Amino acid sequence: MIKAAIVGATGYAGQELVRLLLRHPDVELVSIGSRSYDGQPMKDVYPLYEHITEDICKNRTVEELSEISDVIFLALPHGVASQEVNKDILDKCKIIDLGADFRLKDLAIYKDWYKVDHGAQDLIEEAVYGLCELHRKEIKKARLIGNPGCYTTCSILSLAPLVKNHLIEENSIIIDAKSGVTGAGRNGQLPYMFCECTESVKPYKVGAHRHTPEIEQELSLLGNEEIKLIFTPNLVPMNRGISANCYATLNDVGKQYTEEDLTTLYRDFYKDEYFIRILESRIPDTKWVKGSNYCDLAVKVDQRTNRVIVIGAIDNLFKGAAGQAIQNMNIMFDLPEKTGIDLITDYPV
Ligand SMILES: NC(=O)C1=CN([C@@H]2O[C@H](COP(=O)(O)OP(=O)(O)OC[C@H]3O[C@@H](n4cnc5c(N)ncnc54)[C@H](OP(=O)(O)O)[C@@H]3O)[C@@H](O)[C@H]2O)C=CC1
Ligand SMILES: CC(=O)N[C@@H](CCC(=O)OP(=O)(O)O)C(=O)O
Repeated sequence: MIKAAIVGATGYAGQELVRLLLRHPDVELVSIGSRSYDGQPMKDVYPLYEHITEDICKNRTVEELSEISDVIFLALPHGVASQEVNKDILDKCKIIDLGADFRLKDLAIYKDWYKVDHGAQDLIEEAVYGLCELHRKEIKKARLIGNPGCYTTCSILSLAPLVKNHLIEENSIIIDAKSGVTGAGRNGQLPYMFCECTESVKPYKVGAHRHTPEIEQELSLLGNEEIKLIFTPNLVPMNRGISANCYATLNDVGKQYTEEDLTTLYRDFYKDEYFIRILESRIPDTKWVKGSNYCDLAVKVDQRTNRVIVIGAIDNLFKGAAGQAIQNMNIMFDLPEKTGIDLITDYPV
């Protein structure tokens, strides 16, 4: 059994990890980490664990956990993980960080967008960007994973086949994405309270969201050219889900592809990917990926404007956080990739 620990286990992403890891057939959950609920049973924090686990939340350091764990999941606010992880710890166990500290390869970009100092600069090169469908080979050998952001997972998977095949004008990408409110975490801030965010769709951090450089980094790597894009996030009054509408101008090569050709190209690109579903007769809808690790994608061509529109949908807490983190763990420990995360959505919910 793989001994797994979670730090930040009572936040939304951490709780999703607890829920999934308790049912993972190859995992023993050795620590449910929390500072604010230290000493309290997890079932008192989240009553869904009544009769499921008697485990008590404990405030343990990453250093302490590295002595008893094969893998530690960090579900902490950005800036915290890099203060906790070091080379000695990585000699003892693997780390999967759900936050942003180990995603960006350029320290200046990290500082610029996150406004904090990075506490483990010597680990940035070693860290692997854990987007499983694109970095599986490196993930297999990795000791430290920067698990991708929720908006970024959906956006990169939506655009990767076009960028890799050089079918669009590289600086024409516009992503308009929507997130459920759990994307903001369980921190009780005013804008995320029911009366503040219900009955409204709210664009925020327009032209300034920190997932922009993460998407640019990965698409630039994939296309082997520098890509700059526009990313606009929107808060929508639902619990879970990311929907990304991605627009780009087809270049001279791309223009020769019909919608059918592009759908076939997407099918080929993701042909071995269990968790990617390319849709033909409908448009992805967050409802059908909720509570699952699936990413649904559809490609449309607007011939009048010569633009391609790719629509993606994922569950922010599942494929966008905990599910993908476990997918990474499965790859790192040579387990079948879907172990413990092969769920389909509840319906109706
Ligand atoms: N929510 C989402 O959809 C997604 C989240 N992520 C990332 O995952 C991480 C966790 O997000 P999420 O679960 O939403 O956030 P939450 O705010 O819900 O949870 C974060 C948890 O971290 C702990 N924590 C807070 N501050 C500190 C600190 N200074 N030191 C140690 N522990 C701290 C808290 O628990 P306690 O105080 O009890 O220890 C808290 O419950 C973030 O980096 C987020 O960006 C990534 C993708 C999607
Ligand atoms: C709705 C909402 O507020 N979403 C969060 C997404 C944060 C998140 O998940 O952060 P990382 O993916 O970078 O870890 C935001 O826009 O800041």
